[in-house]
Order: sequence, then C-alpha cells, then structure tokens
Amino acid sequence: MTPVLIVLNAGSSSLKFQVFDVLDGAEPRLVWKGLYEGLGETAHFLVKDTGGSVLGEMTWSSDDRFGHEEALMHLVSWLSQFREERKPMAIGHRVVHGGAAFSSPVLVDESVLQSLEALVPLAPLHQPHNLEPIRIVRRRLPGMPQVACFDTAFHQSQSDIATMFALPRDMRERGVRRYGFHGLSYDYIASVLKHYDPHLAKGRVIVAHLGNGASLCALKAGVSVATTMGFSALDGLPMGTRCGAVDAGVIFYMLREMKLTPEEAERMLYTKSGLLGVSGISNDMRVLRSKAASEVDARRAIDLFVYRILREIGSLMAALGGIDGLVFTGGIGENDVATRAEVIAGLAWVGLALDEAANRAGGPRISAGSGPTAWVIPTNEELVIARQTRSVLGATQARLAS
Ligand SMILES: Nc1ncnc2c1ncn2[C@@H]1O[C@H](COP(=O)(O)OP(=O)(O)O)[C@@H](O)[C@H]1O
Ligand SMILES: CC(=O)OP(=O)(O)O
Ligand SMILES: [Mg+2]
Repeated sequence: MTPVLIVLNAGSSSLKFQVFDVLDGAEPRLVWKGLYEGLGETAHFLVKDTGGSVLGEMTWSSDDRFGHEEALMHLVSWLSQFREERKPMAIGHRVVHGGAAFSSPVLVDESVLQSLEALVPLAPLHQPHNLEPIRIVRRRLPGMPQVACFDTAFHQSQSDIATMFALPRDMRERGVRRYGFHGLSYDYIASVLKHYDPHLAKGRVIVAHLGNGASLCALKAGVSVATTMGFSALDGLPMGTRCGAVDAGVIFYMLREMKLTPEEAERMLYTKSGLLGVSGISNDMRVLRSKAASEVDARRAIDLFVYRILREIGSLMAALGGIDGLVFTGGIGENDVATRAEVIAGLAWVGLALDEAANRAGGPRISAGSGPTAWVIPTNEELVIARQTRSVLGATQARLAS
C-alpha cells in the first residue's frame, strides 16, 4: 500500500485538493487533483487523474447545505474506496500568514492553531478559510497529522531593512513589518530555475506571480531579497479586487470624511478595488481583454495594472542591482499573452526584447536577443506543500525515533 499526502488549499467558497504518492526518497508524485466549488451554494465536486480523466463528479443543491466540513468529509469518504492501494498519512495545508513566529512549515497542534488564528486580521481574505479545514480535521480525524505551509516563510531570508516600515520602533516589536506572500509559488519557481537556465538559478531574477492575487519577488541566487506585498496581502500591485499600494492618507479620508466603518473601508480595499474597481466590469483579465477595445474603463484597468508592474519591477531591480531574468507565473502570467507582451515592451530600456512567436506559444523562453531573458513557468504551490509536509513528517518521525 502506498502512503499518500493530501494537500489542501481552501478558499472562501472552494476547496482545492491534490493527492500525492510519497515513495522513499523520490519527489512527491501527483495522482489525483480536484476541487469543490460553490460551497454553501450549489456545490460541485470534480476530481481527475494526471491524464485528465474524470474519476468523480457530483453536484449538490443549495438545500443540501454542503459547505467546507461536508466537502472534507466527502473527500475522506471518496478516498476510502482506494484504501487497499493508498493510505492517507498526513494533510498539508496552504496557510497564507505565518506571522513572525513561523519561518518554516510546522506540524499543527492546538497552540500552533491559536497562534495562526491570531493572524486572521492580517489576512482576512485567506486565513480564516485556510484554518477552517485544519479545525475540522482535528475534530473529525483527531489522529491525522497536519502540516501548515506558509506563504510568508520563503521571504524570511530578506534583510531587516527590506522588511521594515519607517514607523516607530515599538511597532516592529508588535510584528508590524513587511512579511511578503506567494512564497510557496516563489519557492517552486526558485527550485526549478536551474532546469530552464543554470545562469538564472545563480542570478538576479524577478518573478511576477500574477493571478487574482498578484505580487513580484526579487530572487538573488534563488533567495528572496525583496517583494511587493507587505504586512498583509493588500500591498504592492493592483490585483483582481485588491487595491495594492495606496497612500495611507486615503484610509484616514475614508474613515474621517466619508465616515466609513473600518469594516467598510477594509471591504472596499480588499474586494471592490483593483481590476474590478477601476474597470467597474470584472476582476477577471479574460473578461477585461475581451472588452479592452470597446470599453475605455477595461483598457484603463489593464493599463494601470501593467504600469504598476513596470514601476515595481524598477524598484525590485534597484534592490537586486540589475536583472538577469524575468519569470511570469500565476493565472494571468501563465495565460495572458498580451499582459506579458505589454510588460516586456515597457522593459526595452533594460534590454529585454520579446520573441512574439514564443510568447504566443506560451514559452518557456519568450525573449529574444542577448539581454536579460524572460520566461513563462507554470507555478506549483501544491507540490511545494507536499514536499514541505513530507519533510516535516520525516523530521518529526526522526525526533520520535531518537
Ligand atoms: N486564459 C487566461 N487569460 C487571461 N487571464 C487568465 C486566463 N486564465 C486565468 N486568468 C486570470 O487568472 C486569474 C486567476 O489566477 P490564479 O493564479 O488561478 O488565481 P488565485 O489568486 O485565485 O490563485 C483570473 O482571475 C484571471 O484574471
Ligand atoms: C496571498 C494571496 O494573495 O493569495 P492569492 O493570490 O491566492 O489570493
Ligand atoms: Mg493563488
């Protein structure tokens, strides 16, 4: 019987999962990949094998009240049909915020869980949903080892200066500092750079993780030296519905002059801004691209997104002392040919030149000429979670055995 790891990435209305075989010494190997979406409403379950064949599919109506807990229990029961072949040995979770206390993945117990719950205000869009399945599993499958893998941990390599705000010193002692996010994605990209170009793995690389959440990371020899997100996943680039960096004075204006409550202000910045807020149309780049020729506000939202990416790339280049390579990843970075072309066009001054045919074909290398190179590399946060979960379990077992 093969031991398997279950990797969970829980969103507000979805639960994505992947199941990995873990054989001694080898890289975790994906076997099944699926998701529950529309949780709490009309829920839908779909699971496929690595060849893309559908292994299971189901829909529940809103009368069924099928939420996160039901989805997790359904997954456990779905997996049990394979119990002769595969035995779940642990669950690895994406947890967006690890705060100052967690600089590496950790086996979850009650005190870890309480520390992670204290970080909910720093990542209100993500953290509650990341922690909910951990609580459910602790209640329903009490013996199951669970490992929390953090979006923040990869950035712990940054210098003190790179993580500071120019606020009074005691604010830092309270944990008010830049943490950075999308670290599971950057960890994956850093781990595969050598397969694309050994020079890049040792060089100065900017990774653009452009999805519904978006950030950039400056890698020096594969290590994070700076990133655009900060204390929360709100800072830096404009995103699908998040504003990215705004002057803090805007928030005082919202509270004092517009008389918004802190909750209303937070909702505006997290869920009504970014591509959605500027366009008034959609947070989805596919929709904006389809309307960009006819609707001026769709075009403006895209132009602002690209302009802010270019400005932030300039800032990260300063932190790196130059640039050898630029990597696009995430839903927009991997799929949107036009965004990649527009960003590279804005970087002609650093010697980047687009290979149009390669860009249309999706890469991997999409630059021409002898200057810095540009790449499209699909990310794989789940594989990093599987790697980290296995390594935490291995270390725990070794500790218990000694
Ligand atoms: N074919 C595509 N062309 C352009 N943009 C796309 C395409 N597919 C997905 N996207 C964009 O990617 C976003 C989702 O990115 P993803 O990285 O999956 O998001 P999340 O942050 O939820 O993990 C969508 O909102 C959309 O803007
Ligand atoms: C941290 C973050 O923004 O995550 P996502 O892109 O999944 O929303
Ligand atoms: Mg994501």
